[in-house]
Order: sequence, then C-alpha cells, then structure tokens
Amino acid sequence: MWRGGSNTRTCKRRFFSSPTRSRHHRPPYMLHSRGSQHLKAMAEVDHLAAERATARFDVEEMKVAWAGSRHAVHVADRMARLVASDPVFRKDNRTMLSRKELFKDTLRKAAHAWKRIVELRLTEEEADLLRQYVDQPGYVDLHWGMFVPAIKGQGTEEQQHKWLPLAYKFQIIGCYAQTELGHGSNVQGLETTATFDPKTDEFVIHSPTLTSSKWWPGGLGKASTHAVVYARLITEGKDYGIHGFIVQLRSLEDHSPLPGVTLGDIGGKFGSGAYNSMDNGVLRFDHVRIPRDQMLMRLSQVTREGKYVHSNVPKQLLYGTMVYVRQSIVADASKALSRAVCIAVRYSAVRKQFGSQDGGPETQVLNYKTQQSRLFPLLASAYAFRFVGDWLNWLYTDVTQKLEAKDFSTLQEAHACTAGLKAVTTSVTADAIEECRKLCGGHGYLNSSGLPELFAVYVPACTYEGDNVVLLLQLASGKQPVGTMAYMGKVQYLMQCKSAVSSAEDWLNPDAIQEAFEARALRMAVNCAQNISQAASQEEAAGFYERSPDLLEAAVAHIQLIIVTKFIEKVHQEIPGHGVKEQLQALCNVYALYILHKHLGDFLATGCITPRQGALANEQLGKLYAQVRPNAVALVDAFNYTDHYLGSVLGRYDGDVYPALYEEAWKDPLNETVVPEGYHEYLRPLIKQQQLKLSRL
Ligand SMILES: CCCCCCCC/C=C\CCCCCCCCCCCCCC(=O)SCCNC(=O)CCNC(=O)[C@H](O)C(C)(C)COP(=O)(O)OP(=O)(O)OC[C@H]1O[C@@H](n2cnc3c(N)ncnc32)[C@H](O)[C@@H]1OP(=O)(O)O
Ligand SMILES: Cc1cc2nc3c(=O)[nH]c(=O)nc-3n(C[C@H](O)[C@H](O)[C@H](O)COP(=O)(O)OP(=O)(O)OC[C@H]3O[C@@H](n4cnc5c(N)ncnc54)[C@H](O)[C@@H]3O)c2cc1C
Repeated sequence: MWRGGSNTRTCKRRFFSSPTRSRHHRPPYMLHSRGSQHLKAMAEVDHLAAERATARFDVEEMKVAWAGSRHAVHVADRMARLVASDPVFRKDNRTMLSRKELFKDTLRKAAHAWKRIVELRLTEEEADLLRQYVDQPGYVDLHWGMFVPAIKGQGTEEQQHKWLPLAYKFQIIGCYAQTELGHGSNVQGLETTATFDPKTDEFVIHSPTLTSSKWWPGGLGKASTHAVVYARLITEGKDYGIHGFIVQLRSLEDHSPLPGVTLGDIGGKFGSGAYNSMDNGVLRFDHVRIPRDQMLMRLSQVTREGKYVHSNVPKQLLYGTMVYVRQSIVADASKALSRAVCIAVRYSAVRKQFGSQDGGPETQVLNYKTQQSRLFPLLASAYAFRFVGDWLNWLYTDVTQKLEAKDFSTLQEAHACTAGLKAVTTSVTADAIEECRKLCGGHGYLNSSGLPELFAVYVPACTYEGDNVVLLLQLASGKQPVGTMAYMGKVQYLMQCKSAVSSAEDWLNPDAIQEAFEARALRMAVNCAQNISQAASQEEAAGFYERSPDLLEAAVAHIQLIIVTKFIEKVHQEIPGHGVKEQLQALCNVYALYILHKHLGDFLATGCITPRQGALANEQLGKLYAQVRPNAVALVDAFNYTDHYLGSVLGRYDGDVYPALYEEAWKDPLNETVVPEGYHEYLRPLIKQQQLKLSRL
C-alpha cells in the first residue's frame, strides 16, 4: 500500500553524445610523430599491476560481497558491458554539449535504451541496471521512480489496472508534480487546488497564485504527457488537505499542452552537462477539469455526491512515494561515493610527487599519510553506505509487507530511518566527491576527470526528496525505544557507562565501538530533551525551535550509530573468500574510528570517552590506514566499474593517465582551430595597436 515501486536499486544521472571532431586540427606531432607511437605503446602497460599484486584478499569474492550476490555481479557485468560497447551511449563529450543538444541526446539515449530493453527482453532488474549505466538523468527516472510508484502506492486496484499498463509500455510518460514555487519542504503548505464539481463529476485543478505554480518536477518541462499532481482537495466547501491526482498535460497526438495547461522548463542548473539533461519544469493550471476517478483513491475517496471518506489508515501514507525514493537514494549514495573514491584511489597510486633522492623514483601520493587520512575514510564510507543501504532496503520491504497487512507499527521507524539515512549519506557523499576532486590535485578540476560532473549531478541529492536539514529534524519526533531506537531502552546504563578502552588495540573490539556510539547518541538525545524542556517553560514547540541546531547534531549521532551497527553486523556474518572478511573488518573499524575522531567533541562533551581514549582511537586509525594501503587499489577494483561508467581519465583501470589526459585535451572545441575564433576581431587589433604604440616610442 505504502510503496509503489519495485525495490530495484536506482540511480539517476546524465548522458551525452560526441560530436565527431576532425583530427586535422590536431598539431602534426599528435598524428604522426614518435610521440604518438610512444603514447600507444604506453597504453598497453598496466600501471597499477604492482598495486594489484599487493592485495591480500580475493578481489572476485569482494565483488560478490559488494554487489550482494554472484548473480548480481554477473548481471551488472553484462549490463555495464552492453552499455559501454554501444556507440549511442558514448558520454565523453557531454559537458561540451549545449542544453538543447544535451536534452535531445537524453531523449535519444532513453529511446535507444528502451529499444534494447524490448529487443533483448530484459528483466526489470536488468533494465534498471542498464538505465543506471547509461548514466544520464532524464525523464525516465521520474517516470519509473516516482510516477509509477505513486500510482502503485496510492491508486486503487482499478486505477492501477487502468494506468499502469499504459505507463509500463510508455504509451504515456509521467512525472511527480508536488513542489511549487512557494513551497517544497512544507508539503501541507501547497496551494494548487482540486475542487470537486458534483454537477459534472469532475475535479477542477487550478493554480490560484504565482507561488502555486508547480516548479521543479523532473521530466515535466518537455517530456511528460501526464503527472501525478498534488493539490488541496476541496469538496462541499471544505479543504481536506493534500491529495494526489492523475492529470494529462500534453496531447498524445502532437505533444502540445492541453487547454488550460501552461508549462515549460525552469532553466539551466549548476554545472556543465550534469543535471541539465533533465527537464525540470514549471506548470500552471487554469481551471483544468479531470474526471473524479483520476483522484488517487486508495487512501481516501470522494463519492459521486462529493462526500469525503478517509480510509482508516495513517494520513502519512500519502508520503509513501517519497519514502520509497529516499531509500533508493541511500543505495545510490554508495554508488556515487564509490565512483569518486575509485577515481581518487587509482589516480593517487599513479601520481607521484616529491621524495626523489638522487634521481630515484618519486613518492606515490597515495603513500602520503595525509592523503590516506583523507581518502581511506571515504573508501570505508562507500562500503558502510553500501551495507546500510542493503539493510534499509530490507527494512523498507518489511514495512511494506506489514502495511499490506494493515500493520502500521513500523511506519514511523521506517520514515525516520529513510529520512535520516538519506540526509546523512547524501551530505557525506556530496562533500566526499568534492574532497576526491581535491585529492586529485589540478587534474581533478578538469571535466575529463569525471569529478566535476559527478559532483554537479550528485549535489542536488542533498535537497531533492527532502532538504537534509528538514529531514533530520523529522528524527526528533515520536521516538520510542523500538527497532533502531532500542538502545534507548538501556538509558540507565548508557547514561553512566565508562569506556573500558586502555590501549589502541582495544578500539578494534566492536563492543567497545558500539557502546561508545550508543552512549554518545543517547546522551546527546537526552541533553536535547532536557534543554528543550528548560528552554520552553510554556510550550514544547518553542523549545524545539530554540534547540533545533542541537537536535540536528543528535539526529546525526543516531544515524551514524545505525551505520556503524549495520557495518558491524555485516562483518559478523559468514563472508566467503580469502581475506575478504578481514578487509571488511578493517574498513568497518576505519569508518567507526574516523567518525569518532571527527566528532571527538561530542564523545568528550558527553563524557562517553576520555581525551586519552580519543587519542588511542586516533592512534589505531593510523595503524588501520597502513593496513588498508596495500589493498586500496584492489578494494576499489571490487566495485567492478567499467571505464565507460567511471567516465574519468584519472580513474582508468590501467592507470595510463597521462596519455589519456593529453589526448582528451585535444578534443576540446577550442582546439578545433589552431587560431581561435575571435582572433581577427579582438586579439589581432589589440596586439597590433600595442605594437603601433610601442613603435611610436
Ligand atoms: C530506459 C528505460 C528504463 C527502464 C527501467 C525499468 C525499471 C526501473 C525500475 C525502477 C526505477 C527507479 C528509478 C528511481 C530513480 C529515482 C530518481 C529520483 C530523482 C530525484 C527526484 C526528486 C523528486 C522530489 O524531490 S519529489 C518532492 C520531494 N519533497 C519532499 O521530500 C518534501 C519534504 N517534506 C516532507 O516530506 C514533509 O512535508 C515533512 C515530513 C517534512 C513534514 O510533513 P508534515 O508537515 O505533514 O508532517 P509533520 O512534520 O507535522 O509530521 C507529522 C507526523 O507524521 C510523521 N511523518 C512525516 N512524514 C512521514 C512519512 N513519510 N512516513 C511516516 N510518517 C511521517 C512525522 O514524523 C510526524 O510524526 P509524529 O509521531 O511526530 O506525529
Ligand atoms: C534537482 C532537483 C530535482 C527535483 N525534482 C523534483 C520532482 O521531480 N518533483 C517535485 O515535486 N519536486 C522536485 N524537486 C523539489 C525538491 O523536492 C525541493 O526543492 C526540496 O524538497 C526542498 O524544498 P524547498 O525547495 O522548498 O526548500 P526550502 O524548504 O525552501 O529550503 C530552504 C532552506 O530553508 C531551510 N528550512 C526549511 N524548512 C525548515 C525548517 N522547518 N526548519 C529548519 N530549516 C528549514 C532548509 O534547510 C534550507 O536551508 C527537485 C529539486 C531539485 C533541486
């Protein structure tokens, strides 16, 4: 009832095409010289072979641990290769396309992807992987990711029967039109109205103000024929709040907007390429009439007479589509983070700076302790997010099954976990991609590194599907000591316990880590509760408002505890493959001790550990980095990404970075001509003028 979509992992992102570039414009030495042969010869070398040889674990088995099963590795491999070998899915020039070219390219790729899906009779799992590897955000993401789930979750059986077959075959294209110009976070504040007219048995959809214009929905601007529109339901003169309605927007014959519908794209967005492949849109209604049966009526109904009837279910089920997408966003966080980390680790193993004595080899930057201390926690976070994503997917499936049986007991827990994990994993991932760019030095700033576009595509995840701060504040309500809150039942013990750690090695004990994280989260929550009641002698809401910055930090502590706990649980399981469990154990400890070190203030202020124990954690962290170092390249190989999917000259599997960087530069449109356009207009007159002035002196 609550979910709407399949649990297939999802991912959003960009595309691109590659305008053919003439090699004639390359300098002659690039075409025929010894330099070119030299570059070719170098390309046959695996610069990372020595790194791979030092790995102390079975990489193939780690691929299974990462992907979840041997079957998952196999399917992902096939789909990644299918995309990488198809010229339509080329993406090396995406950042150089104009907005119009990029959008058309997105339409072309989506159509081609669909053709391949039908021709090859791909399963839903395979089709979704194909969509991910095509790697270009587009209307299909919202069609499959929100429009279909909204109908599944909120539509009656008849409505599903009518609309889903049309959507499944792309006879209609849908989007999710909730956010307005004036309100996004505050869903209850939306202004669009759906007023029931009993005379005609229709709803009249209307945008009464400028701020009621729908604004942001992906796929709305240019592609969608239909939308699930969220509007205030008004019947018998009474406003019953926000409900979903299926509304046709464009003609199925010529794609023109239907009468009373005004719509378009909201304009260019952050970064080149990136999310600009998506047609986020604006939409206004001028008294548009739809049949009554296009209100999504699973949760509540309006009768032929106009009577409002609400089924005996929590009204928050209306938000089910958002919860579904939030859990898929958590799974996606590990994908985006692991891509960035893969690029930064491989490049750091290739890149050398300083350290040469008497002409000897320079130091790989990956050997610098500072590089390790910035990069390895991100590597560990990628694995941590992967496993917590799997757990959240399980939780989501479980709550969905319970809801089908009218058991709503875990609804609040699922909402809090999806909201909190979405907020923490996306914020960390966005920051981490930027950190990976810095870790790659100057070359990281080039589009060909893949990192600028990855960042630009990823960073709105901190905002869409719920602003991260707004979502974290949701954790502060309705806490009961069940599920992931169960540790709160140990309040008496956790409020006074003292960590027994007395050596750096003691921090390798998962119980020591678990206890410190539980005590910190609990004490921060209790402190907040006390401060709120002190701040608000009159009213709790005032105290909540006053202390909301502290609540945010307490919410983050709770979510970090969940991530650590799920990683520890994962490592306790049977994990096949030589050395795989040991590596995951090390990464789990890196993750936990890194968080402890970074948030040391919380642990000290709440008295969970002493300054000496904090120092021991940091000492152990350094030892763990040394343990990770020889395995680092193999640990990112285990993500099993093709060079096509990574889209980065720095992250190439063979580590042959320099020829690739050099080649890539010549593909820039500026290098199409030796003398730039504008030379005769602006440069030559300037130079000549100055020469003339000088000659007069
Ligand atoms: C090429 C062909 C390919 C073929 C492929 C085929 C296969 C494909 C298969 C799958 C593909 C999937 C693809 C997926 C891709 C997805 C891409 C997505 C891209 C991202 C797009 C982004 C879209 C959007 O952004 S949509 C808009 C999102 N908007 C928001 O998130 C708004 C945020 N605001 C809110 O959520 C709420 O308003 C709120 C929670 C902040 C506040 O709500 P409120 O005012 O109503 O509530 P209160 O704060 O008063 O709370 C009352 C009470 O309710 C509890 N609560 C709140 N929310 C929930 C909930 N969701 N569930 C349960 N309970 C909830 C709250 O805690 C309170 O509880 P109390 O106990 O305290 O009363
Ligand atoms: C790329 C992208 C794609 C999107 N796709 C869709 C889509 O397909 N369909 C759709 O319907 N929407 C979509 N959205 C809209 C998106 O869901 C909203 O932008 C998002 O929910 C944030 O809401 P807002 O813009 O109203 O932010 P605001 O709420 O206005 O946030 C502004 C600031 O106010 C703060 N703030 C707000 N409320 C509080 C509070 N109570 N306490 C403390 N601080 C607060 C926030 O933290 C933030 O710092 C998309 C947005 C983006 C960027």
